Amino acid sequence: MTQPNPRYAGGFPKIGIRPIVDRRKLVKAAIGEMTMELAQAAADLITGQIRNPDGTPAEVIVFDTCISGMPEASRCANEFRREGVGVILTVAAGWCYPLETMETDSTLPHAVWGFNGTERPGAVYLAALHAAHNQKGIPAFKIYGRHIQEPDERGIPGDVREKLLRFARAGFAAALLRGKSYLSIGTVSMGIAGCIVDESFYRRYLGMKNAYVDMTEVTRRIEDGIYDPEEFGRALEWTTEYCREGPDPNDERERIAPERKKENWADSVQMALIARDLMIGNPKLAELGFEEEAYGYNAIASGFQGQREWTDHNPSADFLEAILCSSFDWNGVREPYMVATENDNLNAISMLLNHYLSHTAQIFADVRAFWSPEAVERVTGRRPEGIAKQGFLHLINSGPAALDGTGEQTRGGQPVMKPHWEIDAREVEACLAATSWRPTYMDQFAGGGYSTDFTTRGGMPVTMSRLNLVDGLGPVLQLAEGWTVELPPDMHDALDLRTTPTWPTTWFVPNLIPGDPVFDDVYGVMGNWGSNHCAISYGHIGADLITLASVLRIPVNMHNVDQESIFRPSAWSAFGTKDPEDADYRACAAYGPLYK
Ligand SMILES: C[C@H](O)[C@@H](O)[C@@H](O)C(=O)CO
Ligand SMILES: [Mn+2]
Repeated sequence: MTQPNPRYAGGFPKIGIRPIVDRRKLVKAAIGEMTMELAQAAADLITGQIRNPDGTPAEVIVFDTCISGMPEASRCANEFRREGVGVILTVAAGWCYPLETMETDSTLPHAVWGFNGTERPGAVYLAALHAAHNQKGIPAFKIYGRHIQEPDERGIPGDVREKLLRFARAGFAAALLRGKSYLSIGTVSMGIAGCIVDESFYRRYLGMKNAYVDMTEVTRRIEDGIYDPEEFGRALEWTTEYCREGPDPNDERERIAPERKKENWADSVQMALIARDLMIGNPKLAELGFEEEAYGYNAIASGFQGQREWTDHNPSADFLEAILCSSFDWNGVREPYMVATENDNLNAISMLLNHYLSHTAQIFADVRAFWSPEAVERVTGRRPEGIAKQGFLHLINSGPAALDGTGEQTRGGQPVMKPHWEIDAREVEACLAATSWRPTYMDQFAGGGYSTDFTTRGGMPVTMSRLNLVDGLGPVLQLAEGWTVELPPDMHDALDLRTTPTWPTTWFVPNLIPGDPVFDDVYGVMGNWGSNHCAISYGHIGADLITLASVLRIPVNMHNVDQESIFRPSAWSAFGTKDPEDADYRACAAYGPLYK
């Protein structure tokens, strides 16, 4: 089912592994082979667990010899650079010469695993190497197994495995960002500050570039037929079959005439093709004589302004946003795109960071309301029960809530959102069947178009996140792990119908932490959310997000992840161990952006 996608023309970064051993002849003879075997064991683990965005296994390179000093360290660095290595792991089982063997490219996420076997001073080397990294301002992740292992052991203990994979997922996500673009289609929407593109943030923290296209380019491409007509025909047929038009919420006199609705569907499909082509290019356009338009902008995330200059006159981009953000379309199952409505680029990046860690599609939503139990009782006559008994958040926005967010994919009978390579045709149809495409409200989207109306199934572990820019501080990341909930139908209707019920709703309950300044109360999450938007990923990925944020030198201002799961570079503990949050801020400030 998975279709090859032109968006991967540039290939993917690789993960490089550096075996390190003492060059003294007898020591090298004693543990050189063991070190290579440990490096290979780490490579096998990572290859089996870390995927490229297209679902293929990430490529891991083990340097062909043990690094014992500066010549091999330099040869390894040169080879890894040639191979496009974006993340490195150093493996050692004994002492070596930190200043001679260390990798000094501070832009490469780097972890060091010191085998904990006291026959050789592997842990001593690990500590000395970290001292060198910290003295030189090159933070690295330190992996040291809790329990002593026997020298003939090659298995990777559970605690080492967890840290190796957490580091690999986060480092690889950072590497996937590097050199790619964010594409703004249009400019600021409805006065939302999240639409302002801060190029310095993109270049210095993410290693990304920024591209801009006016929305009139979409009009030009529609009017001049600059899209693949064969694909358009298939897409429109698929859309007609699977995207079921729901009841028009407008008063009779305000409704768009049926023939114009038909045109709106065609426009909506063309907009989706064009937005995708603008993001990643399309070789078919060159075949059709549109060589320049075939290029695209190498964009791994984009935003469409929509409101109001487009939506007051043209069909809204809800279809474009919802279908591209989903893990499937008329071409079958494929990696979801990260497309923000209202051109909120900070939310697009929040979606992207989530996606590169979870590989699932994302739900873009307004953080619309906190419903206290008291308010629910006042409005519906009864209080919420179960995990919603202390209240819940209403997450809802027209547009880029992926249809995966219906929760119609299942694993072991439970609702989930899967990486696209696990989704089957039946699940695609179930997500589509659970979605009603409702004509837009004329008071907000006078140009027409179709919003997705669905309610996320309860019982899914999810993480809501948001990257904010704060003047005087810079980027900060916040997140809340929790669960989707389903409300009794009458309670759902009473609360949903007050809002914009033709939009996709997710009821969310954050995991609470009694006594926590924020997570003691659901209201605290709403009260401390830094923006109108959030990105919701499947899974409790908060610990991975925290590790990724530390790789990018972005402090985390709010989270509900247990302390034991938090994994940051070893240098962070030098900034204080009593208050990890304070240390995080000071370390990020001291090191500054990854790409300076
Ligand atoms: C800006 C939009 O017009 C509003 O409808 C509001 O729902 C938002 O989505 C704001 O983020
Ligand atoms: Mn919004």
